[in-house]
Amino acid sequence: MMAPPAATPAAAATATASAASAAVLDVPTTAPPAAQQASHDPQQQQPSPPQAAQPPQVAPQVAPQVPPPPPPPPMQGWSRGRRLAVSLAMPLLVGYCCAAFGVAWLLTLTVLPSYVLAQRLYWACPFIPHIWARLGPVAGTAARLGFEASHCINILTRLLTLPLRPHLPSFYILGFPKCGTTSLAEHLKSHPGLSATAGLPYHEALAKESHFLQGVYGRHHAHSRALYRSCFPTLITRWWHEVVRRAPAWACFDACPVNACMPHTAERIRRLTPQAKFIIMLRDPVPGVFSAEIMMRDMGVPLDWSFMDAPPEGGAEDPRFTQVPAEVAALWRQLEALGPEEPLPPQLPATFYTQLGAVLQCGMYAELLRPFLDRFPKDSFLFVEFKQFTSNPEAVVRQVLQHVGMDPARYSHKPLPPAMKNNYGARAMHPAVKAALGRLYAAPNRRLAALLAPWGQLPAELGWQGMEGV
Ligand SMILES: Nc1ncnc2c1ncn2[C@@H]1O[C@H](COP(=O)(O)OS(=O)(=O)O)[C@@H](OP(=O)(O)O)[C@H]1O
Repeated sequence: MMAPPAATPAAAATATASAASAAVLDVPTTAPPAAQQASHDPQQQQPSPPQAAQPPQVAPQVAPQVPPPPPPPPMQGWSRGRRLAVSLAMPLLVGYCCAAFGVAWLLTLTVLPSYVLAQRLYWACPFIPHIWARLGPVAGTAARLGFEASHCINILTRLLTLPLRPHLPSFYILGFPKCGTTSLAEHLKSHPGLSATAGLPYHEALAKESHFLQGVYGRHHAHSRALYRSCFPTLITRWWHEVVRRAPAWACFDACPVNACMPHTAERIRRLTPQAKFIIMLRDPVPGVFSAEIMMRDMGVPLDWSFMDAPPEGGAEDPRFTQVPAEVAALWRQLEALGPEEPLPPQLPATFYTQLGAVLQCGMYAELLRPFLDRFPKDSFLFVEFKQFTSNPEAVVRQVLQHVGMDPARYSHKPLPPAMKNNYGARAMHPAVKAALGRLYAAPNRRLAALLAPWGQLPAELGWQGMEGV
């Protein structure tokens, strides 16, 4: 355990950090620029419904596997003077972080903060306790206690070092779940100018996904700019990348794909980061929802039905495959109407993470994307199709880097370990269920093709139900 250093250097470090934060804050806090405001004009967004009614042959001009990259937007790094100032302050900043880490340890030993923070985490991510249950009473309890303690140290350290964390994300891997977002984030993290969230390093998901807008800091705080800043790396990380690794600029990103699925996130992201860019990964929803079921089952989430089971007599008419359940649809309407600073509905995560009906809702891409497309300029978005990504990940990563203003020349591609892929074993979707879900998604897929036609970024042969020839 580290002893906290004397108060004077820590206070000096705080003051230095605050000054440095104010000086280097790249995060836009002002109103969006004129072009962006123009894009918020509802009149400009009106073409969408008529497009949705058009047949999907609106985008035959789209063909290349990887579309030509747009010109990179400028990504500014620290000036020479700021690099020098932060470098000189580095011993104080590191000392301050060590002190904060020590204090976080001591507070965690009192157990109460650990308990409170764990309750919030389990509320926002209710699938995690199922993992302990699967491990059995002894290993499960040990894993739980270790996880809760380290979660508490992690969150308290983040909060105690808030003055060193002036950054908000420059871009989001916004969605969708099970579309390759973790692989893309892993590739991007290897670029010397990029970091994801400052999460628990041993927990793959939370080191990439903030889950902030899903209430990981509590359902009443899922909009706070200061708390969101705490999810991202410190000035020390930026200094490491820009000065030690000699990246010309540095940026961080949030790769929480659940954001795309929940309608309240669009307005909150606009308020927090109005100039953000977005990477939106898309996959045929039928294999996508099955991938989600496998993940839930492998974590031990109890599900009351399965895409693997034969549907009962007259399966094609089974309401589970023809519509999103009423409870889930009602929750989505509630999220759509939620004010940008209102607390999240109490039933949100439990409904979202434990029901296959909610998984089905996440495949309704067109409806889920509309709040984002309505709020951000057209050139904010880059769409990546799953097969396009998995067949040539290096080309897609370079295209993403270009889109977010990072130098692709500084990226060196390394294939990821096979462990990034689900192990299905003998498990497969029942053919009748697969056919029923294909029918469920055919019309939403056509709406997606029409909605995204102006971007011209979907490849020619998707092979999704309803998107033939798009
Ligand atoms: N390179 C590559 N090649 C082939 N398949 C790949 C690759 N990278 C990710 N994947 C597949 O993407 C699925 C996981 O997507 P996500 O990381 O977005 O999932 S999550 O929402 O973050 O849990 C998961 O799909 P399934 O295997 O169908 O479950 C991964 O196998």
